[in-house]
Amino acid sequence: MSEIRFATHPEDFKIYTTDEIRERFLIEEVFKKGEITAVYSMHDRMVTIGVTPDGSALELPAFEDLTKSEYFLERRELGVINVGGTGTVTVDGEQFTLENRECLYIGKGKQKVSFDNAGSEQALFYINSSPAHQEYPTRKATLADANEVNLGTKENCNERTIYQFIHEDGIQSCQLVMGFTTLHPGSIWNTFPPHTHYRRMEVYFYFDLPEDQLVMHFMGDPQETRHIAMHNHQAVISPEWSIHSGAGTSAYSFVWGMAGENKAFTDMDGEQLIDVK
Ligand SMILES: O=C[C@H](O)[C@@H](O)CC(=O)C(=O)O
Ligand SMILES: [Zn+2]
Repeated sequence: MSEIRFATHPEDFKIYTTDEIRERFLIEEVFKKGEITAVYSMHDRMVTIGVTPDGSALELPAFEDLTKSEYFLERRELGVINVGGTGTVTVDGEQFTLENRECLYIGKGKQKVSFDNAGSEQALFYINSSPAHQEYPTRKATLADANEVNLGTKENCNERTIYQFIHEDGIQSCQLVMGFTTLHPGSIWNTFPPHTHYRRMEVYFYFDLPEDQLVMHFMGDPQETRHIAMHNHQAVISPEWSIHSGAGTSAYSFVWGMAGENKAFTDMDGEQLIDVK
């Protein structure tokens, strides 16, 4: 199953209803048992994919109707993070085992990519993919390989650890920057104070959020914010002009993936809380 989402102008966004905001930006069902789902966003042509193998390996299709390519990575690169049980990813015959919260980067030019479970627990492969014009080596990263950044304070309820996998000083890529963030117990605010980065769009994917809890995800121009109520295993597209931030009813984690004209993680326009509307 694949779907296309067109790009949105911030002025148009001002009059969107709750339903319109959800239709344009929310990816409600990333994981479908036995299936591969894909959403192609026209914001920097980022594709968000969920792979949920069930009994047999699933091979990544070209999504020919969207990519007009013979195989998915003909002009693309991807990052995959496993948010489920142990799984395997096979890239042109080479097999990689991904434990929970491990990452694999697969460069442009790899033709056959398949995913499977490797234990009794369901593997859940979350993927972001962006256009690529150069081949970079396929590389795996464990949690120990990630660059750890600790942000926030207990007093502000935003104590969290950022794990950077694919970034300027880590796994090399053309455009893709990817990792995940975990909120510490008792902390619920992510990416607050919020920021925008006109050079890159971003997708957030919430996981390890208890099924009956929710994250109020905030988006929009910093002076024109809206919210989307989000549940576990849902993703949200953040245009370059939008903040991307959330407050949960419990601690949670989220994968962030960015694409655009630079990979400078610190190239952000931060917003003062006093100015947010
Ligand atoms: O541009 C960077 C991204 O929005 C995230 O990496 C920020 C984040 O995970 C956080 O502050 O918790
Ligand atoms: Zn950001």
